[in-house]
Amino acid sequence: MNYIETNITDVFIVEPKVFGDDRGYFFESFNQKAFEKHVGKIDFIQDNESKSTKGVLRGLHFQKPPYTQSKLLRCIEGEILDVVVDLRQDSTTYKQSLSIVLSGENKKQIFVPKGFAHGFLVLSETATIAYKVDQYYAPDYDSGMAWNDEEINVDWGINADEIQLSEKDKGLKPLSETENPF
Ligand SMILES: Cc1cn([C@H]2C[C@H](O)[C@@H](COP(=O)(O)OP(=O)(O)O[C@H]3O[C@@H](C)C(=O)[C@@H](O)[C@H]3O)O2)c(=O)[nH]c1=O
Repeated sequence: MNYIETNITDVFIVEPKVFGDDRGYFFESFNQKAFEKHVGKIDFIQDNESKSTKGVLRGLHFQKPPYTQSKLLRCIEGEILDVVVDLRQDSTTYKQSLSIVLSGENKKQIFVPKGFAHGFLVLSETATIAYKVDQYYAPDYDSGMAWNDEEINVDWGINADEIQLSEKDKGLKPLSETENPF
């Protein structure tokens, strides 16, 4: 497993070692010892899976303290553009975003630390994603910011009229109008 640093501190791309043979393939999708060696101590306590159709954008989400979450996310089937935004106000990369294509083919994973807004856009007909989190879901502490915040200026590579949002996500505001607990 390769743990690749990114231009945003504490955000890692994980590339599993895939063993292919004539039956198919095998890979370790998570190994706590290797993870803690490269990234740091973690206690993932909930696993999530979601499936979405092309053009669905979920995000940009975060949970507020004391229920902030780190996430280790991968795309099992299909292809997504995954985006994280650094909300840590003391970070040198505050308000910077990072985008990466995750797919069932490339099997890459992204580690999203606490203090980030996170979202993704489905690029393929359908996409199934799976992620581990280190804090339980806390709906009262659920929050987020608008995917199309002009100040953050994420290039989603798609027109707004092709994007499908949840009612909740349609109501999200730009970061400047959002309480940032980080
Ligand atoms: C996230 C979550 C949702 N739910 C429920 C609440 C709701 O009825 C239904 C759908 O919830 P949402 O609309 O919030 O799901 P979704 O928009 O997929 O939310 C997720 O988006 C991605 C981008 C993230 O980063 C995640 O942390 C999470 O915020 O599932 C849980 O029971 N547990 C959970 O951990």
